[in-house]
Amino acid sequence: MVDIPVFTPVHLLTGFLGSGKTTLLKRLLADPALADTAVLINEFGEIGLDHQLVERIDDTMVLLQSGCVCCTVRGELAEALRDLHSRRERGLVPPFTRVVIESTGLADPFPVLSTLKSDPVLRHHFRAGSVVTTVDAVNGLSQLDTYVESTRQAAIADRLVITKTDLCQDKAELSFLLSRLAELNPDALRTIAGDDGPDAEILFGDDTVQRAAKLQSTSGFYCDNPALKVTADGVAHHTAISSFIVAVDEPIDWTGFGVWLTMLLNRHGDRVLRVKGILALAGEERPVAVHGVQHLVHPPVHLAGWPSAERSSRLVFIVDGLDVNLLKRSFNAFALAGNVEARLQPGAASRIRNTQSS
Ligand SMILES: Nc1nc2c(ncn2[C@@H]2O[C@H](COP(=O)(O)OP(=O)(O)OP(=O)(O)O)[C@@H](O)[C@H]2O)c(=O)[nH]1
Repeated sequence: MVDIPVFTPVHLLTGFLGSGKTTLLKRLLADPALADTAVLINEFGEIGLDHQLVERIDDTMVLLQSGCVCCTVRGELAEALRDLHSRRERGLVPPFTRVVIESTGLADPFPVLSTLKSDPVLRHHFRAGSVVTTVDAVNGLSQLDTYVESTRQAAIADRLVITKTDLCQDKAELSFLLSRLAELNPDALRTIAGDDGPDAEILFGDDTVQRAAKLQSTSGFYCDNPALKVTADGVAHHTAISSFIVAVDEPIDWTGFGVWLTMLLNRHGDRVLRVKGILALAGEERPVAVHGVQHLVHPPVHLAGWPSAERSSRLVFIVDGLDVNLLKRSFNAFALAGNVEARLQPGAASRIRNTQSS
């Protein structure tokens, strides 16, 4: 029999684009300690890949698809939580005892947390849990220097999880990143992501366990940075960030594609904040997920199956000030070589940019 808390904690998993939120979430959800967890994933709807990678699709897994959780989907977030609560009351979903929201990599955590407090229904049933922020050891320093979203995500964290340390050649840079995070948010627990950690209980568990961890750590947990909270309801997206989708109907040649993506990120990685997508490859039944983060191309992953009836390749690009036409020309050069035709559409992040003043 599960004891449902009077106020169900809502934990926020945030972190800049491609910093490893979904990877961490997938690992944590495999831990029996998090069995009673409802999960809300906010991502750019046109691709809808993260929930596939987490590999848990059930009634307590909800996708928020129409934009970014901190601005355009705040209403959708509140509604999803109210709906989960009501279905739990009626016994229509498993009796979850905590909620984890995975935000988009551009989300400002403050508005998400304030939604819980300001909504007249939610505030009687939910409370803010911990904010866990992933920070990429390879790209984290430059992201903190360049993007206010990244700084805000790190500054509000109760726990900072440093990812991709296995890829970080420069140990001096890693220790510089750790000191930078300690300056920015001295109260947060800082841990390294890996196969063995951090522990699910430490990140999203019972508060008493978290307090015990706080005592053991050299630093505390609860970030309270008033300078950052002043703008709690403002959404501070970097103005030049936009996104678009590349869609290709014909199967893609992997070798040509790999060369193109590697060359693109080598040359323009500073401005390609994230590329993520699902590819239909020539000669492959199963789709392949591809991930790039700035100059870094991650190894492709075969997925178990297609997320929907649509079998075309779709890639979302989130770019900072990169001319879309440049990318289009470059992709078309590749597409011609591979005898495929690419279509470009504006993506969700352009909508984020347009709503920042609303
Ligand atoms: N080597 C290595 N790769 C990692 C690690 N964490 C994540 N990755 C890879 O980084 C890429 C992006 O990871 P995701 O978990 O999708 O990142 P995300 O933060 O959810 O991305 P967005 O939702 O697009 O912002 C994937 O290819 C992961 O396999 C890590 O600790 N080490």
